[in-house]
Amino acid sequence: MLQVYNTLTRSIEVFEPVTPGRVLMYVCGPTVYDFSHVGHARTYVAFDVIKRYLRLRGYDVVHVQNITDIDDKIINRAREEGRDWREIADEYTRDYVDSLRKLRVFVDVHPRVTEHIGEIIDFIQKLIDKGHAYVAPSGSVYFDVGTYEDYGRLSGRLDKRMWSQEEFATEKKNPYDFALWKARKPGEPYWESPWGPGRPGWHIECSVMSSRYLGSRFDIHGGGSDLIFPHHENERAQSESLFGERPWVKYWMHTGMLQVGGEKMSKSLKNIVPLKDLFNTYDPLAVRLWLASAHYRTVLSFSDEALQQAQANLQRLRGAAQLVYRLSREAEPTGRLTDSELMVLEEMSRIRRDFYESMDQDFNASAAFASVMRLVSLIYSQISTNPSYTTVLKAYKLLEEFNAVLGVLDDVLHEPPQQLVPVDELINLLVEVRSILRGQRNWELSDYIRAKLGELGVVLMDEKDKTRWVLRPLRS
Ligand SMILES: Nc1ncnc2c1ncn2[C@@H]1O[C@H](COP(=O)(O)OP(=O)(O)OP(=O)(O)O)[C@@H](O)[C@H]1O
Ligand SMILES: [Zn+2]
Repeated sequence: MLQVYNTLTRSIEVFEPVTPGRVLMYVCGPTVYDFSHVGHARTYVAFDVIKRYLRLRGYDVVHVQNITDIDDKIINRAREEGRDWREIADEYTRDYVDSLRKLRVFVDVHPRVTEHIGEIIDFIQKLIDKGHAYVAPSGSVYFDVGTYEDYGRLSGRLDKRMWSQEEFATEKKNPYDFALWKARKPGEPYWESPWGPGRPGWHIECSVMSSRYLGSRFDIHGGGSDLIFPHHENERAQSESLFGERPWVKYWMHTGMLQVGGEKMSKSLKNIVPLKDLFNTYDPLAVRLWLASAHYRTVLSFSDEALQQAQANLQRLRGAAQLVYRLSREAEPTGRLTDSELMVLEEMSRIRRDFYESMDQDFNASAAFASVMRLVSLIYSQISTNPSYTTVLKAYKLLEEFNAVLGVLDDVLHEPPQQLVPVDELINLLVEVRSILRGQRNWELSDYIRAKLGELGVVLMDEKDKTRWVLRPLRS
């Protein structure tokens, strides 16, 4: 029985999605004004692990993770660098998507705020119509927190004095009301709206985009625990006020922060380790394994030791998987299993059961990983030293199951894909075309072919009347 910790109720609950067999999950993604960092990866990998485990358990999961591509911080960065805000957002969106791919986090929908402005305006208008929001003299629109009686429950801030918001405008009815729409300021990007030109506030986007892709009621809303207040509190107030359905979100799930030197790693605190730099030192799969083998709610400390340990674990795990893969292709069935084979099979069943029990207990990936490493030890100590068809196949099957969650063995456990075209012959053809070009004294194009092939690791050697080629290993 799968159980999850719900931030809203502060308790472990039995997991029962709104629609049996289907899990709809929304995770708050980045504001793209700087490079994606290890702190982000902590949250993205944690929810990827949760999603993968739910899929392993047979649920059909939809995972939406937004991109905030318009915000004060983006505008400020653009101003500082004298660049267009769109250019900043695009640059860091590419970095984010690239980092996710390297971490093997595959999100189903990546909605961007600027592509949902129409829906945001509609949502705000409906809140105004229902009396939950008001238009201020400047043309900004605010959510009237006093109209939502459950405000503060998610973050445990039941006292009004704990509700201060980042908007300090004097035109608000109450200091804790927050902006849904920000009236245009000179030099800032804007969109037309019924209340005049302006742009969306931060919180509204997630209510709007989650409902567009997941409907007005869904199962898991995730993000880092830094977002519980005010972001998620505000999202909840807006959505429940509009949809009138409670609960809007069935399970609120939050990751523990990744810290560096005892502080949250964050762009604002300027203590980030960008993933693109970290990947020069550590295999992205080692970074993934480090994060995927931690409980999602714990506070993690960034350190080289932790990553070196993950790198060592990765090597050991991949080594075991390679052994099992190779043995699985050679092992011959026998007519009788020995007692020790039966014991190894028993132990693997226990390991499998423990893995599922750990993950069922609020996705305890740390305990689950201990089971994975038990299997790895068993592979080195018993299965590979005394390979038998049945134990090897069972180990292979188990590694595949574990990898469905860990996601670091995809290439090791499977045949490399068949080449669709014969590469050698393609290279020969290019070399031949280049010889023809050289015969025509078209040095520019023939040098271009040589340079491009060189980038791919194909080195050409011109001899008197022919050109030979060799492969040079690509940069590791
Ligand atoms: N240090 C961290 N540990 C774990 N999760 C984090 C950390 N920093 C950000 N996140 C999470 O990553 C996602 C993207 O966050 P966001 O772009 O707001 O990052 P940020 O670095 O905190 O930015 P800022 O400093 O501008 O607030 C959110 O779900 C957020 O909760
Ligand atoms: Zn959000």
